[in-house]
Amino acid sequence: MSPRRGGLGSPKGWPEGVVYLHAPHYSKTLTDDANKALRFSSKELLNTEQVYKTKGPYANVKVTPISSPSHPANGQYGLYATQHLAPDTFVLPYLGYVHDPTDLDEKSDYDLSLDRDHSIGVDASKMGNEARFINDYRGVSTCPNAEFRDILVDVGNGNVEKRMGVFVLNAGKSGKRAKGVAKGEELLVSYGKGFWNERLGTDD
Ligand SMILES: C[S@@+](CC[C@H](N)C(=O)[O-])C[C@H]1O[C@@H](n2cnc3c(N)ncnc32)[C@H](O)[C@@H]1O
Repeated sequence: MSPRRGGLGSPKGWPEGVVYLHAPHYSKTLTDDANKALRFSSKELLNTEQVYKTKGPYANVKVTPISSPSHPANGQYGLYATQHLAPDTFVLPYLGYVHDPTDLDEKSDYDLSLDRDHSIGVDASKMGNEARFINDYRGVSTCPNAEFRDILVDVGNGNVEKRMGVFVLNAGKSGKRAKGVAKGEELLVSYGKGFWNERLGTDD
C-alpha cells in the first residue's frame, strides 16, 4: 500500500507535496537478505544493545522556512530545536523510502546510507519526516551540532528495525559542546565532502 500525502498526523506547517511518514516505507525490490538485516526479532539482540521507542510528529523540533538572505539554504526549510537538547540526545529517526541499488534515485539530495553491507539507502525526497529538513553546517555555522547514527527501534510484537537516527553531538573531550543545542537553534549535520563534491562535479 502506498503512503498518503500529508494529511492526518503530519506536523503543523508540513510542506505540501511531501508525504509525512510515521514509519519507513520499504521498497518491494528489497531481497530477503536485506529485509532480514533491517527487520528482525528482538530475541536476536545482545542484552547491551539499546532499543528506542519513537513516534512522530516530533515536538522537540520544528520544520521552519528560512528567510535569511545570508543562509545558503535561503528560501528552503531547515529544522530547528523547540527546546534545549543536551549533548548525545536522540532527537528523531530519519524516515524515508528504504531501497536497494535497483531502486535508486541518483538525483536525490535526501538519500542516506542505511546499511552498507546490503547497499541499502533511505531516501526522503518524496516521503519522510522532519529529519529530511536538516541542513548541512557549511556556510551556516563553524561546525555541525548533530549527526546521524545507527539505531534500533522497537516496532512492537517483539520486533525491532534498524534505522538511522539524528543525535546531538557529544560534549567533546574538552567539553566544548557541553551546551548541546539551544532552543531555537538550527540542527546542522555534516553531509560529508562527498555530497558537495558530487554536486559540484569535483573528485576531491
Ligand atoms: C536534505 S535537504 C535539506 C532540507 C532542504 N533545505 C529543504 O528545504 O528541503 C538537502 C538540500 O538542502 C540544501 N542545503 C542544505 N544544507 C545546505 C548548505 N549548507 N548550503 C547550501 N544548501 C544547503 C541543498 O539544496 C541540499 O541539496
